[in-house]
Amino acid sequence: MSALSFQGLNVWFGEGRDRVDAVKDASFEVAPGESFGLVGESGSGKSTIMRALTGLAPHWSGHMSVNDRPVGRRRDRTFYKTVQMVFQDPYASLHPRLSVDQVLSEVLWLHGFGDIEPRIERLLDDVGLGPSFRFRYPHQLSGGQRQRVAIARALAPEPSILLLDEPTSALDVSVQAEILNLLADLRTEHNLTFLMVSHDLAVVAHMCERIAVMQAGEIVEVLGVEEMRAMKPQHPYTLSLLEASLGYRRESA
Ligand SMILES: Nc1ncnc2c1ncn2[C@@H]1O[C@H](COP(=O)(O)OP(=O)(O)OP(=O)(O)O)[C@@H](O)[C@H]1O
Repeated sequence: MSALSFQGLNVWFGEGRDRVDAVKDASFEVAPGESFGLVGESGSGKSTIMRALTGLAPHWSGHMSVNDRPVGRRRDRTFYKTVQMVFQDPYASLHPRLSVDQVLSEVLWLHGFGDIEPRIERLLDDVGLGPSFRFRYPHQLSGGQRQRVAIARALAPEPSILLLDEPTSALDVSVQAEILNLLADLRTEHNLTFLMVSHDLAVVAHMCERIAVMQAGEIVEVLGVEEMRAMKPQHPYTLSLLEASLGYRRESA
C-alpha cells in the first residue's frame, strides 16, 4: 500500500505558445507514515505537484492516488479529510477577520464534527498554543503562532497525510526550528505521512527519509537521506545542489 502515488504525472499551465510544462512525467510513491521531501531550484515544479494533487492546478495527466484510491477530476470530502495542506505564508493563509476560534470551528463544522469545543481546545494544545489564543485574531499573533494555527486548522479534519509547502521559509530563523520540531512530533503522535517541499536541504535532511530531486519539471533522482548525508547521490545535479547548500565550491577545470 502507498499513502501517495504519482505515476507519469504531467502538469501544465496555459495553452499553445503560452503553455508551461511545469511537471513532466513525474513518478514516485510515499509509504504510509513516511516523510518524503521534494527539493530543487526555484521553478522546478515542486509546489505544482502538490497543487495538482489538491486540485489547485487543474491541467494534468497521468495517475495520482491517495491510500491506493485514484484521484479523479473532482475531489470528494473524503479526499480533503485525508489530505490537508500547510502553506508557506501564514500571513496570507489566515483570514484577517476570523479569530482562531472561528477558523477552527468552521473547519470542524464543515467536516461534520459535533464536539467542536473540546476539539478546539485539543487542537490548540496539540500545536503548543494555550486556551488564551482561542479568541485572538491573526494580527494579534506572531508569525510562528500563526503557522501553529494554520497547522491546527490542517489537523482539524484528522487527516493522515499533510502536504507541507515550505512551511517555515516565511518565518523568522529563530522560530523555524520550533515549527519543524512541532511538525516532527505531530507526525509521530498522529501517525501522519508528510510530503514536504523545501529549497533548504538541511530542513529536508532533518525532516525526511527520502527525497525526490527536481530539475526543470522532471524528477532526476529519488534518494534516501543517508545517501544525501553521505554526499553520494547518483545524479550530478543533486551533487551540485548538495555542494551549493554546504557552501562547497566545485573543483572545476
Ligand atoms: N499559475 C501558473 N500559471 C503559469 N505558470 C505557472 C503557474 N504556477 C506555476 N507556474 C510555472 O510552473 C513552473 C513550476 O513552478 P512551481 O511553483 O511548481 O516551482 P517550485 O519548484 O515550487 O518553485 P519555488 O521553489 O520557487 O516555489 C514555473 O516555471 C512556474 O513559473
